Amino acid sequence: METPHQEHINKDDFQHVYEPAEDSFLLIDALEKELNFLKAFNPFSCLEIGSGSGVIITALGMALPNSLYFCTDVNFKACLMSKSTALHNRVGLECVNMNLAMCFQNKMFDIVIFNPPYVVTGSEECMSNGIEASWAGGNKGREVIDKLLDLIPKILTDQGIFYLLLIEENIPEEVKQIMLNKGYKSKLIIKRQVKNENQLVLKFYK
Ligand SMILES: C[S@@+](CC[C@H](N)C(=O)[O-])C[C@H]1O[C@@H](n2cnc3c(N)ncnc32)[C@H](O)[C@@H]1O
Repeated sequence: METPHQEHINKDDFQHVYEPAEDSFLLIDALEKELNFLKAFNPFSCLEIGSGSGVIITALGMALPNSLYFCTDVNFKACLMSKSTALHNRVGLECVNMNLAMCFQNKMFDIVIFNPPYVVTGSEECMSNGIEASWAGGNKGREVIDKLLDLIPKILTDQGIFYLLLIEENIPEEVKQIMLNKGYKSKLIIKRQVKNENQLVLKFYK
């Protein structure tokens, strides 16, 4: 999958918005591995939660040009950057400054993607809507993740797929069990060690 151009972004803007890193590229690599499946699936609508710079949803939009693209972020500056990354790469994207996907209902999305704030921190740290929201995940690094897990059945179509990046500290087995209880199977798509972090991308589907 092609990496979106980002020359339009001023380096200083990454003081306020998450700069694409190994986790962002692992998710892009996971989608690349899934590309033949995704082309055959031909999703009508795709949503990235917490899009940051917009590099992931834009890469998907470049690879699958016939779908509709949406993203959300609690950080308003991230919304502006996501929109601009998509625009500069000729991808149509609607970005909403929103907590997770709280305002979406009615099983609207065939694909949902989340590279969450996954670092284990104190709970009080994950209340921000600034740059700290990029990493602060609270208890087990799961406080934001678990809220989204509860929303998935409300926003994902019945044939839809949810791709989620986790690290070992998030206890992926627990996440799989939570989703199994909601009726979703899971599959490991890709795993990589980055410094002292074991990152993985799981796919959830009915
Ligand atoms: C690890 S960064 C990932 C950014 C981008 N997707 C990437 O992979 O480069 C997590 C992103 O989630 C956003 N975020 C954190 N909590 C959120 C929430 N409750 N709702 C929406 N976005 C959130 C952050 O602002 C940040 O942009």
